[in-house]
Amino acid sequence: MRTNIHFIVNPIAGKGKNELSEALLETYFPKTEFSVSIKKTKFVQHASALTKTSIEEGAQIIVACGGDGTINEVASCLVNTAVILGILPMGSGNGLASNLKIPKNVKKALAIIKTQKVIAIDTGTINDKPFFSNTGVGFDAHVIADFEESTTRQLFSYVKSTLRTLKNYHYKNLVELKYNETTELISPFLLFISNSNEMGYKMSLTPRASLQDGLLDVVVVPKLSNFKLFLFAILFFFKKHHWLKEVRFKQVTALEIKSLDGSILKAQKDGELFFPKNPEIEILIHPKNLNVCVL
Ligand SMILES: Nc1ncnc2c1ncn2[C@@H]1O[C@H](COP(=O)(O)OP(=O)(O)OP(=O)(O)O)[C@@H](O)[C@H]1O
Repeated sequence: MRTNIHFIVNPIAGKGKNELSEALLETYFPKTEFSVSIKKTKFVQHASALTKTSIEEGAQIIVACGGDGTINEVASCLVNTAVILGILPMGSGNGLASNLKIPKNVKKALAIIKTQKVIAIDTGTINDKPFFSNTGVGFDAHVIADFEESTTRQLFSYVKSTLRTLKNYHYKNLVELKYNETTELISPFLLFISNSNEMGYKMSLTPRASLQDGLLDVVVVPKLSNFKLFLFAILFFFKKHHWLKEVRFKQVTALEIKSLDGSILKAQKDGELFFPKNPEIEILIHPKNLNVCVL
């Protein structure tokens, strides 16, 4: 029987104008062995709808062609199923692809899918909504909120959003954190929860995170003075932010975050803005419930 592979292409991810030609795919997936289908997304959440249809059509491998946002939409439909996720990195940051060592070169990434070597990876949820790379309710969420106003989706836009957010950031949310039988109160600058060891562009707040250890890596940074903030930014760039004593790392299977003034916290998941429906947030890890094609 032929292997049924569906490619879901986000044309606006990364530099935009992403295309995938049938002719190129046929050189990797000959019609005698593979049945191949290409679908293009037309709007936000379309990748999710297309994936659901592909599952009904009997796809065995569904390839997310885009960045972490596209992977999120596709993979959210594949957790706890036998359908395998493939990745063609076409995004800006491509954090998850980079952690999985899937190259940006389309031909090399297609060759990986062709080998059909599969591993099971952990996935996370924030109030029952899946994430695969990372989520957060601090500074990162505010950067993403600013970034979503940008007209381009490249590194420069992230840098501009980060600088603008740094200038205007207010520490207004006092939150209660519960993890590993500990409870603490904090007004966080950063509350970043990661499944992956990379955020994109080779940057990482959690270099020790693993996609297969059954744990989420949490970075907690409290309110910082402007000088410490500057220091944090420089150290982060050189992956030395752990040198600051204010930067704390935790490994958890579950984390509860409660906004004490009852407000809804601004969050990001896999680089997309997300508003939890209530002031309590529950973040969980789900060990090895997603199959992914890897090198
Ligand atoms: N045709 C479209 N028009 C507008 N938005 C789209 C379209 N197709 C998909 N999207 C949305 O584009 C967003 C960005 O996608 P994605 O995250 O894959 O790219 P990226 O942000 O450039 O990469 P990365 O997350 O790796 O930095 C997603 O929220 C997705 O829903």
